Amino acid sequence: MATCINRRMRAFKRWMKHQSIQYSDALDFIIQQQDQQVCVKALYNIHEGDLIATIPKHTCLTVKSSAACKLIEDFCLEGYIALSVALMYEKSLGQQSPWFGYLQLLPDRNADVPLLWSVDEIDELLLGTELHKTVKEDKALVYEDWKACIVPFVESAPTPLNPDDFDLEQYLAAKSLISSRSFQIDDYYGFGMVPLADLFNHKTDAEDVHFTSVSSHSESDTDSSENEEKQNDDIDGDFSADDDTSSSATEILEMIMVRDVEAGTEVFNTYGSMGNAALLHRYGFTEPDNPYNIVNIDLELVLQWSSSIFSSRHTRSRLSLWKRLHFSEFPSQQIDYFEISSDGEPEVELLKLIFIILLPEKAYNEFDKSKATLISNKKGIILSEVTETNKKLLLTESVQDALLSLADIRERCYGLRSLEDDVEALKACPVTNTKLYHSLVLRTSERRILQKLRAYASAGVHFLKVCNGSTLKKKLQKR
Ligand SMILES: C[S@@+](CC[C@H](N)C(=O)[O-])C[C@H]1O[C@@H](n2cnc3c(N)ncnc32)[C@H](O)[C@@H]1O
Repeated sequence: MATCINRRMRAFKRWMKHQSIQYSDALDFIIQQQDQQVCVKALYNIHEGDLIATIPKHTCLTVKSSAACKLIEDFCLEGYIALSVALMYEKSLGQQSPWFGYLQLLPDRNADVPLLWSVDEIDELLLGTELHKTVKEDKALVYEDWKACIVPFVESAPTPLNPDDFDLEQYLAAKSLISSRSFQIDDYYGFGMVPLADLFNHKTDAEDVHFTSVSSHSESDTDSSENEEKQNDDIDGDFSADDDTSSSATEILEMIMVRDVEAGTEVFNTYGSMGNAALLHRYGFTEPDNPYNIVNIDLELVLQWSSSIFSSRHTRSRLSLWKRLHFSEFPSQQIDYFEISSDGEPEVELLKLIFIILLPEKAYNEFDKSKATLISNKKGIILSEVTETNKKLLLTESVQDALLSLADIRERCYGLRSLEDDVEALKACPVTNTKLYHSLVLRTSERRILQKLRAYASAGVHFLKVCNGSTLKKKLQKR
């Protein structure tokens, strides 16, 4: 098996040479024995600013560059569906495809992407996580897209296509590869598969290399500030768009080091600033201690909690008051869930909703009668002036209790296993058991955020005591 992938890697290198894809001889493409995954390592020291690879844009597998371009455009396919068809088409050509040397190195599919998991695996491994509902919806949508777009495309193609090359399995496989290996290239090519660039693994906020899109005819015109802007555009792993949107054989993608890397260490790219749910969803892996993790509390859960204490009439009227206030500030922003950040901070809108639900009847009625956009209670809080920075003002004792209850309700979504059970299971799980391992990392990272939410709520009460006591007293004494 190892010999086979080594042979495929050699064929890929020959293909790159033939395509004028150039790379530094400091790069070593390592095939990991345990999972046959490729990673890129430095053979010797590489320095910040070094140009380590150039990739002509036409060598990227995109809708525009594929032989199926006209068919796809005539059939008005767009986005992911269009690129999936281009990929399935090129695969179906076998050795006749100009990308054969590239495609033969790729795995058939990325089986770690949850879209490819069975429904039982999704229900068991993702229960309660941010991905559970999303992935189930994805699965249904993919089937609908395939039936509504791919099947008629194959049936109506002027030159006969083999339906087996475009069946549901092939479509799912193509989708998993595109989701985990495609990049935005530019306005002309759109997004597509970028050979060589897609061999680099991801590291959050600690990448070693950046991609830049350049046109050789505009290179000398580009001043340093533009270059800086391009680099910034590239931080999220996308190739920056060129000014020139026409296709040109001289257009290339460059990979430039943004930090020194010592010989023997891996060279990382970044796919963007994403939490573990987004990483697992799109790429099929997670990272320990990812600072972009979040957990959401659905509006539905907040209403459930409210209805367990108050009448449904009370819940409905408070919800509509919160909505009125919210839409007066953000007319087009629909909220279906509230984000809890990685350090356990709830977004201000959640605190406002809880605060309004808990508002004593008198304060609520006064507000409603006046139809004003401001609201005050005996502490003199003006709701429309509460923002992310001063949101702790809303942490009354009852709001704190509500947050603790909501953390418990959200926690129950994970089923019977406790966080401690998950932590133990994770310790015992080998990384090579990828689905279980990454789902456990996701579960534990989300549940730790709920723990922090509880700590935040309790610290909020301390904050209020300080405000109402010593700090406030000091302020009054100063007057
Ligand atoms: C663009 S490819 C990177 C090259 C890939 N390792 C290969 O064998 O071709 C993206 C895939 O690599 C893997 N990957 C990338 N970064 C990773 C990381 N930090 N941890 C685990 N797997 C990673 C995931 O399977 C992901 O879907």
